[in-house]
Amino acid sequence: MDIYADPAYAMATEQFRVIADYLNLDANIRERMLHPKRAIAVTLPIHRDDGTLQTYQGYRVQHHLAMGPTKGGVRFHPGVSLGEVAALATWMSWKCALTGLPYGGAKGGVTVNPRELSTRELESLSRRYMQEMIPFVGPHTDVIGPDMGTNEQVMAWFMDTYSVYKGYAVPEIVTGKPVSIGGTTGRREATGRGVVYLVERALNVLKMHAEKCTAIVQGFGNVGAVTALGLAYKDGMKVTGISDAFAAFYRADGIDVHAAEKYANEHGSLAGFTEADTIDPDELLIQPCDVLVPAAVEGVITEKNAGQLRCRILAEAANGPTTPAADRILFERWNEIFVIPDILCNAGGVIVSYFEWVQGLQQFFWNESEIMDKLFRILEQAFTAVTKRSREAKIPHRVAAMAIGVERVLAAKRARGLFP
Ligand SMILES: NC(=O)C1=CN([C@@H]2O[C@H](COP(=O)(O)OP(=O)(O)OC[C@H]3O[C@@H](n4cnc5c(N)ncnc54)[C@H](O)[C@@H]3O)[C@@H](O)[C@H]2O)C=CC1
Ligand SMILES: O=C(O)CCC(=O)C(=O)O
Repeated sequence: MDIYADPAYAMATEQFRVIADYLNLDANIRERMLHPKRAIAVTLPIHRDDGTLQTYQGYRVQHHLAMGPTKGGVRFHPGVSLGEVAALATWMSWKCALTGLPYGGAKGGVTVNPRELSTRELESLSRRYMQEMIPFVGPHTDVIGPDMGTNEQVMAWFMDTYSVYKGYAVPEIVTGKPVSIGGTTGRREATGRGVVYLVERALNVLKMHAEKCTAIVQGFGNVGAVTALGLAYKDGMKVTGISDAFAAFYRADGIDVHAAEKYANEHGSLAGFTEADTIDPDELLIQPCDVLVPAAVEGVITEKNAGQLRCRILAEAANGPTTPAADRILFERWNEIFVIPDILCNAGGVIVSYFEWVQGLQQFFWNESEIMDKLFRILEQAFTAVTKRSREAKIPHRVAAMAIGVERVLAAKRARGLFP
């Protein structure tokens, strides 16, 4: 489908083809399962601080509506395109189904570098995005959440804009919002904590000990920083590499991750951090380590570097970090590299978003230990299901994870009479 032409959508399509072949799906079913139900493209005009009018392009893609509302984050990034958003929405569908959440996948995005906007401009853009989406979203149709480049403040502006339109507070329209307006404890940290939990499970399977391990984390935002902190201070791992969009660092005897976090918070990025050596970002990914965590953008593990990775565990915290060509190389290296596929690895975020939505709908809130307990229970079930299927069917973890997700969506569509 040309409207989605984009490298990320090509990845989502190829990954689905592999699963559809494995599940022996009929050609008509393949078409209907893969292509998104709905795609919304909007133009977002805002007044810049200098008085000029600037327009941005915004998107929301709702992948399928068979199991309940759609769910997924909104990304603010200069690389956002309709095709990328469609790929991210598709991955959300398999992720929600794998973890048993009653959602189809969705994703939104605005093609913008949020760092180039003042706070007032960012607020105008966020509010305008939500205004344009009002006819298409709702607590029972499509529930918005955070993704790269958006945060609790943006979610609060979304919630306020929707609520002002309705005439009453509607916290359950978005997740990842501040606790003061109906957000849940633990959502900000949920994705990273989930990654740490799953790395611990993989170490356990491999009979490795965290305190003897090293880790490299690409991306130092919400997901990357929380993951690096957890691996270092909860598990006692030596974090030897970190990076963001501006700089990459390596230090064989371990980086002080707290100092890096403090530096990034004060300076807006890791650029200029002096407590480790700078390294070429591409080189960072192929340094020896026990755990490699891509936690930034799509397509960073490629045909070029997949054969050179020197990690024992690849924990895909980002969405779509591994291209299908790289996947084929990793399949051959399956006994060298334990892959925790993205739809499992980063599912902690949407799981706690689901808890936030449920709490909002019932106006009854849980404490942090209840949230974390429930989160780890769901992750445990998903991890066990994926590794069991992989072991029994002798298929890679990604194929097992996606197959479980695709089968559940298919079963829902069949039960509703959408397929023979
Ligand atoms: N925020 C969430 O709850 C969830 C996020 N994810 C995924 O995790 C990834 C990261 O998202 P967040 O941490 O929320 O975003 P964020 O906006 O908080 O941080 C992104 C980080 O990645 C860095 N980055 C961007 N391009 C990079 C590059 N080419 N090389 C190295 N670093 C780069 C940025 O400088 C920043 O440090 C994305 O793939 C996102 O879709 C997945 C599930 C949930
Ligand atoms: O919490 C949410 O709804 C967003 C999660 C998300 O965008 C993701 O898992 O990629």
